[in-house]
Amino acid sequence: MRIVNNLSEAAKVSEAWEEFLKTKYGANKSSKQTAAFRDYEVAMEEQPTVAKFYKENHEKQTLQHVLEKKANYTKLDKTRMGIWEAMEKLNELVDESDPDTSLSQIAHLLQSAEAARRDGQPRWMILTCLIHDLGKYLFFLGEPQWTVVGDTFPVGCQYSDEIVYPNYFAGNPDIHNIKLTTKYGIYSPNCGLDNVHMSFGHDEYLYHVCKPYLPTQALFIIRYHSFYSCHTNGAYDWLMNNEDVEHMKWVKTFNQYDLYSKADEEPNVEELKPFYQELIAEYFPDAIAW
Ligand SMILES: O[C@H]1[C@H](O)[C@@H](O)[C@H](O)[C@@H](O)[C@H]1O
Ligand SMILES: [Fe+2]
Ligand SMILES: [Fe+2]
Repeated sequence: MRIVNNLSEAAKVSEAWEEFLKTKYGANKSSKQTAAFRDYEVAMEEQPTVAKFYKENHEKQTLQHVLEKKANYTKLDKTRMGIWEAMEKLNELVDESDPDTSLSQIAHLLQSAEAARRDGQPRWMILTCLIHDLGKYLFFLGEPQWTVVGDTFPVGCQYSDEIVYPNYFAGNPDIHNIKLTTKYGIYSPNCGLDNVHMSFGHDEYLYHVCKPYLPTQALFIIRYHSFYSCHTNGAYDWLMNNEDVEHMKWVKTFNQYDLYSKADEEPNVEELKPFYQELIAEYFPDAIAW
């Protein structure tokens, strides 16, 4: 992978990303519809559990925490199970960080996949939608929600105001370490997201679980789909290299299905099962390491 070091290159990467953000994604959604999702101000009033979740998340996701969790969960020595089995487990999980759905996670996965399928997306994208949140299995391995779900952000450098509820970072001990609070912190401009430690959760975990089986774009989507401050609000563009900028476009496409399908009808799991089991079998063996 090429790392962009010189500053004029860095500026170009930044411009390309800005340019891209300006292009209209989801033109088929009216602004009224899109504004109804991810409204964390309304959530503050009406769903206090969401803000409570982010307070704990922002206070506890230190660099040290991230390094420890990564060391443990990248070992993939916890269990062996199939993709559909993991989906069924998530039937019992409702995500506390999400103001837009109170359905179980298996319903959310099928809604996302069905939205991509209706849109005529390639099979790898439909599959990515189907499995993207399976890293929430961490919850069943005993991890609390604050290090499983929610938006992710880089640790080890200045927090962006584009992250939801940025004020809660005031309670994170990392802010007292000068090395971790400058704009670039422990990173260098355009070092590439692969060299960045993101707050630990379902994205990073599932990325490692799926690494042997999926194409690059699918893995990138899985790993950064919760990095909203970057893919939706344009923050942290200085961390990306040219490749990341290109790949982020896939995340934007994916995001339409992940986010807006939450308003769709609840899917019929049994009816959809044969189609998706066949799709899963195209990429995954019966059981994989978690
Ligand atoms: O609350 C949601 C949920 O936890 C999603 O799985 C995650 O990808 C989003 O970033 C977050 O906003
Ligand atoms: Fe997610
Ligand atoms: Fe999701």
